[in-house]
Amino acid sequence: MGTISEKILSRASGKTAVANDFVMADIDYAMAHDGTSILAVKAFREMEVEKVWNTDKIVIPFDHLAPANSDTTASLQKDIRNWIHEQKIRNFYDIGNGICHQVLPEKGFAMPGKLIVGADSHSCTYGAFGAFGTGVGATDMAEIFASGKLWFRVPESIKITVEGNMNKHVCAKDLTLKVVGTVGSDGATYKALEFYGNTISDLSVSGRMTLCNMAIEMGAKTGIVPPDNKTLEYVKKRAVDEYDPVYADDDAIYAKEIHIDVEDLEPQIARPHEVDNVCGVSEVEGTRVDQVFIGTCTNGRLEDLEDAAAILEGKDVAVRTIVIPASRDIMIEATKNGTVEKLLEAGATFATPGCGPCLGGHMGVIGDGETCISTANRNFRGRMGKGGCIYLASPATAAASAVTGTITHPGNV
Ligand SMILES: CC(C)[C@H](C(=O)O)[C@@H](O)C(=O)O
Ligand code: SF4
Repeated sequence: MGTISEKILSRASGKTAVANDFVMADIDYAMAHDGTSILAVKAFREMEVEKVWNTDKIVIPFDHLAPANSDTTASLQKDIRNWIHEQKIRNFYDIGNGICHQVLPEKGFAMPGKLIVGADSHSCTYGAFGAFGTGVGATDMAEIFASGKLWFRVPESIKITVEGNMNKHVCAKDLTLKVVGTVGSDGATYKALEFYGNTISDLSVSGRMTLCNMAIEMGAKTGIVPPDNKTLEYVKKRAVDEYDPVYADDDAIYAKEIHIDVEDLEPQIARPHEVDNVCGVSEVEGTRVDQVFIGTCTNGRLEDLEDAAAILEGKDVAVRTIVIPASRDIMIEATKNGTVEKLLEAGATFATPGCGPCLGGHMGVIGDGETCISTANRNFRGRMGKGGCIYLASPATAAASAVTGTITHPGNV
């Protein structure tokens, strides 16, 4: 008897582990990006360990301030590049490759049954592939760099079942916001979420990534979709390693079970300044926006850009609209299939694949008193620029709002 998390952490620690046990686990893959590797490498150096534990299992994408936004950032990045080179770390993805949480799955590191730890809170995204993906702080990451191990308290799990067929213009992001609004931003603290139900099975791999990406916005340690044929189809072409899918036992014990029906759901939106301040788009329709941002590890994938292009094709944006594909591979696909052209012709501005203005670093930070509708995962006060307001929505709602300059239901343009 076991949940997916109990079974993955049992395998990784070599003993039968149940919720609330403390285990020392072997990490399958460890990720740090340009933002957090600086502190992780500093802590690693202070430990006076000569070599990292494994040069193949550490993955470092540069995505947060990439390309560098200042000479200070450039110097810090130079130091990390040198360290990566000295340590002979094989999996380094420099600027332009894309956001860590997109790059790891694309390059085959996110596999069912694996324990993947990232020095970034949205590392829960890998749960879309049936992995236990979770975020840790930079000093914990230094410990992993040195030993390949980390201790965990095995989380209790919450089973979330989502059922119903979604209406036209309603997508994975709307479902995700509905889940976050229902569970609440502290409703799953240190719990692992397991997602079931026909709506989850119907979601594409990309949609499942959107959902698992926001597990941390409910305080969860991770969010996992049991692997199925869609997962295996995605993973088998890319996997860098052998893997063994893990499923919960029928008698697995859950701390809670939650049912959500999305049959008549309308497009959802999270109002400033809390992720769980969720309502239907119709409640805030007409609110003026200064900027539209389509991208991030939540919604910068090919189908997200295609959803936006389907709305914007043949129209002109009424406000500045920034589009940032989550990875280079996505940008290539979106260029080949005409999506980039449609968005450019509508007046969108493209930037280098990466995090962009998501956390207020560069390439689209908003001004005091400005409002942005964004496809990201966080709308905390000041996240995209001091004093700004952020609404979180789907790519279709963001694109429809770009057409009118006000928050708009995608069915109304
Ligand atoms: C910079 C990094 C530590 C941070 C995170 O961990 O989530 C960022 O990616 C974010 O989304 O706020
Ligand atoms: S896109 Fe945003 S949420 Fe995702 S890793 Fe980058 S800063 Fe964090």
